[in-house]
Amino acid sequence: MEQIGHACEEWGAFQLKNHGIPKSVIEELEMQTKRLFDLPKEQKMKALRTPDYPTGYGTVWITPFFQQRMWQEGFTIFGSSEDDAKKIWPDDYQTFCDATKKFQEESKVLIEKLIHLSFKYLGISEEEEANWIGNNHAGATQLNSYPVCPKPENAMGIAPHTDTSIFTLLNQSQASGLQVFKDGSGWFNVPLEPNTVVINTGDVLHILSNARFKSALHRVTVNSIKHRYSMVYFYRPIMEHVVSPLGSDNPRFRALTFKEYVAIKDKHFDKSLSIISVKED
Ligand SMILES: O=C(O)CCC(=O)C(=O)O
Ligand SMILES: [Fe+2]
Repeated sequence: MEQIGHACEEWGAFQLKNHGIPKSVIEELEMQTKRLFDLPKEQKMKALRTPDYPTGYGTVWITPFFQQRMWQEGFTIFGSSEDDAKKIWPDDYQTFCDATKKFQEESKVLIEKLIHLSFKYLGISEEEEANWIGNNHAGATQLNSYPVCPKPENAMGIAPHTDTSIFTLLNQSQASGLQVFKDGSGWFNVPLEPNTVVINTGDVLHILSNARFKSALHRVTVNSIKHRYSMVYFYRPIMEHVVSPLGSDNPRFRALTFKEYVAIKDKHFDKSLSIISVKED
């Protein structure tokens, strides 16, 4: 608990071994992720994401905030992946759906343990904790592919951003590339370690902790040798849930629904947390 709390305060991110997610669950999703992105473009485009339809194949959601295209393709899942997987593999979608479902279930269990420990560290009651887990949570899964890049020094896999989640769980596959920013020190590579997941805190936990926990600023670099993949799970509250600093006499953020926060983030991106900050007298 202490180590997790300190990591969230200092970095907003940490690597976790002995995390309890079976190796087979991660390996199976890794295989399905490669199977998906190795398909011809026309086949992936059958599940193209649109502004009105937020799941499926497409570029990362932060794309509109940057002038340069990112060296990345992605696949977004809210809840079940079945509808989108059927568009791509009408007769053969089941193995993909099973892999995403198992990954979501295991990630949820692990993140709920982390919520328990981090809330305890912050002195938040178990009664309050119950409001953030189980049926009050919504999961989103993001699969990312970063093809080999001939000029990696000129490209960015995913530009710097913070996640909108409570916690994010991330697996790097084939190559490292994830970097986390530490105030006063700069960008740090997150090494590729076997049987290890990366956890980072997102904006929601930053708000709940009244800014005690960092929301890790992170980005992805690409390379000229290996095609990199990542599999990411975002643990988020349901849209109607009110987000505000928990148990603090001196809240640094105003209360708002998660839905409202998502809308602010879609419009104002990296200014979002300062927009909901309460001005000090
Ligand atoms: O590919 C990665 O390592 C990070 C992906 C990421 O930051 C995201 O999907 O939000
Ligand atoms: Fe991210």
